[in-house]
Amino acid sequence: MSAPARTRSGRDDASATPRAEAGADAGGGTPSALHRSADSAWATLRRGVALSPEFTQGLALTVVFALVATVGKIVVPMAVQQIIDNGMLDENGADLGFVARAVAVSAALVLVTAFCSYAMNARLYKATESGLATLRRKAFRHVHDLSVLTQNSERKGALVSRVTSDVDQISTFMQWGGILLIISAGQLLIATVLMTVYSWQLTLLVWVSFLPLLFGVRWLQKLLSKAYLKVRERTGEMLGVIGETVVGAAVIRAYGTEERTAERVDASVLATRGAQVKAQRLSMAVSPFAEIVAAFAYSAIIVAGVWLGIAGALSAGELVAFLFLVTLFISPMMMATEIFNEAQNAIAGWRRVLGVLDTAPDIADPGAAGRELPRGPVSVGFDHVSYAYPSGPTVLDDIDVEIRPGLRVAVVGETGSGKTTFVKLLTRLMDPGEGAVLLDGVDLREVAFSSLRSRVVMVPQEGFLFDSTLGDNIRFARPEATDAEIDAAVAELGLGDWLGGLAHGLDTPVGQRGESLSAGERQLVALVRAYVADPDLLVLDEATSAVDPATEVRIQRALDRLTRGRTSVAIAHRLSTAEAADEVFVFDGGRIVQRGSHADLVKEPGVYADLHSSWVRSSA
Ligand SMILES: Nc1ncnc2c1ncn2[C@@H]1O[C@H](COP(=O)(O)OP(=O)(O)OP(=O)(O)O)[C@@H](O)[C@H]1O
Repeated sequence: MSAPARTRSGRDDASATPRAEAGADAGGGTPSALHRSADSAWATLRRGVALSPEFTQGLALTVVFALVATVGKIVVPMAVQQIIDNGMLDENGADLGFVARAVAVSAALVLVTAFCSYAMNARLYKATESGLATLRRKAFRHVHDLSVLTQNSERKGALVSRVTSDVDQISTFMQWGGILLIISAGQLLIATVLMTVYSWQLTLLVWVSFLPLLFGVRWLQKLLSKAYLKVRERTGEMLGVIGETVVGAAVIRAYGTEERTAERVDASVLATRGAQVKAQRLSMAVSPFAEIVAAFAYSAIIVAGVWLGIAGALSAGELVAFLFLVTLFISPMMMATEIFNEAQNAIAGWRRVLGVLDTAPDIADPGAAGRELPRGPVSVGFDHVSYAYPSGPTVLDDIDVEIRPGLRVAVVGETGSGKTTFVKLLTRLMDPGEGAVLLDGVDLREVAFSSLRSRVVMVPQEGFLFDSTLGDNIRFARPEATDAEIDAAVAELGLGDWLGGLAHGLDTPVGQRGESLSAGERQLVALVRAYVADPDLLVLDEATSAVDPATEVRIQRALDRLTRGRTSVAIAHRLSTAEAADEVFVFDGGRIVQRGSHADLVKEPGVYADLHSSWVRSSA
C-alpha cells in the first residue's frame, strides 16, 4: 500500500511554521491576552478532533480500505514464494499453468489493493480538508468576536498564523500521520506473523537487527527537530526584518539608511541559509544511515537463511518471500519516529488554535436578551466612568457627563489625556471598569450589537480602505446602496465636484489600503461611508494629517453636513472643529477639566486657552 502522497521531510514542517514565528518575533513586546491551552497531549488531540466532526465522519470505512490495502501488500511476497516453490521447483517439474494462475490471481489482488489505497487517500484528504476548513472558519470567526483590546495584545501576524499555519501543522498529521499509524502497526504485525510462519528463527534475527535502527533514527530525529527549530527561528527573524524593511521603506529612504538596512537583511538571510544547510545535511544523513543498517541486517538474514535452507528448514521460495517481507517490515520502523514528530507538531498547532477558541470575548453581545434602541436622535451619558487598561494605571477617572440628542461635542486635550479611551468606551470597543456608559439612558452592555452597530458609527483617524473601487468602499457601510444613492450622498456632503473630477468616478480603484488616493481623499471616502451608514451617533477621531486648503474646506463642509441633526462626538485636532462644536470637553490627565462653548472657554485661563494659543501659533 502506498503511503498518502505527502512530503514528510523536515523541510515541510519548517516551511509551514515561519509565518507563525514571523508574527511572534516581529514587533513590540505586549504580552498576549490569548488563552494558553494547558490540556495534556491526549486531551488536546481529543478536543481538537471533536471540534471538527468531519475528521471522523466515515472513518470506519477509510480504515477498512486502509487495512485491505495493507493486507494486500503480502500478496506479492506470497505469490513469489508459491511460484518458486510450487510452479518452478515442484518435485513433478515446472507447472506453467500454476504460474499463470498465480500471476492472474496476484494481479487481481494487486488491482483491488491499489483501488483500496486510492479510496483511502481520497477519503482521507476530503475528510481532513473539510475538518480543517471548519476549524479555520471557527477560529477566524472567534478572532473577530474578540475585543479590540485582546486582538491588540497579540501581534497581528501571530494572530493570523493561528488561523493559517497552525492549522497547516495539523493538516500534515491528519492527512497521513494518523492513518499511517494504524497502517504501520498493521503492516508490522502482518509482516511479523507471516515471517514467523516462514521461519521464526529468521524473524527473531530481523527484530534483533532492526531495533538499533529504531533507536538510531529516533536519536537522529531529535537532532533534526532541534535543527529545524533553529531554521524556524531564523526564518521568522528574516521575515520580520524583511517585513519591517518593506513597511518602513519611506523612513529608510528619508534617513538614507539603505546600506545599513541591506546589511541587516543580508545577515538574516545568511543566518537562515546557514541553519537550512545544517538541517538539510542532517536530514540527508538519515537515509544512508538506515541503508547501511539495513544492508548489514539483510546480509545477516541471507547468510542465516541460506544456512537454514541447507539444513532443510527453509525453501528457496520462502527465503525470497522472507526478504520481500523484511522490506515491508522496515518502512513502518522508519516512519514511526516521523509520525511521532508530526503528531507533536499537530498537538502544538491544536493547542494554539484551541488557545484562540478558549479565549472568551470580554465584550459580549447580550444577544436575544439585548435591548433594541429605537432610531432617532440619541442622548449619551457617562455615569461616573473610570477605566484602566489591563495592569495599567487609571486613565479615565470618574467621568460624569451628559450629551443631549443632536449636540455636537468636540473632545480636546494633550496627547495621552484619555480622549481615545473615552470614545472607545462610547462605541463599546471596551467596557468601563467602573460606572456605566448610557445611550438613551440604557447601559451599552444591555444593547444588542445589531442595534448598537446600526445606531453608532465610529470614523477612525485612518479609515481602512479595502483594495477595491471607491464605490465598493463607500458601500461597505450599506451593501445594498445603489450608485444613485451614493451619488446623492456625495452631493449632499458637497463633494460632487471632487467625485466629478475623478476620471473613473465611483469606479476609481483605491489600491491597497487606499494608497492610490491622497490622505485627504481617503478621509473624504471615510466621511461618505459614514454618511451612507446613516447613524444616530457619530464618533469621529479627526485625522491629523495635513491636507491642502481646498481639501480642508471640503472636509470641513462634509463634516458639517454629516454631523447636522445627529449627536456627534469628535476628537478634535483642528481649531475649526472645536470652533464649530456646540460644546467642547477638555481632557487633562484622564479627567474632564473644562467644558463649554469655544467662545466661553477661550476667554478663561486654563488648558483650553493654552491649546488654543498653540493652535493659533501653528496655523500662523
Ligand atoms: N492599549 C493600551 N494599553 C495600555 N495603555 C494604553 C492603551 N491605550 C492607551 N493607553 C494609555 O492610556 C492613556 C490615555 O490614552 P489615550 O489614547 O486615550 O490618549 P489620547 O488623549 O487619545 O492621546 P492621543 O491624542 O495621543 O491619541 C495613555 O497614557 C496611554 O499610554
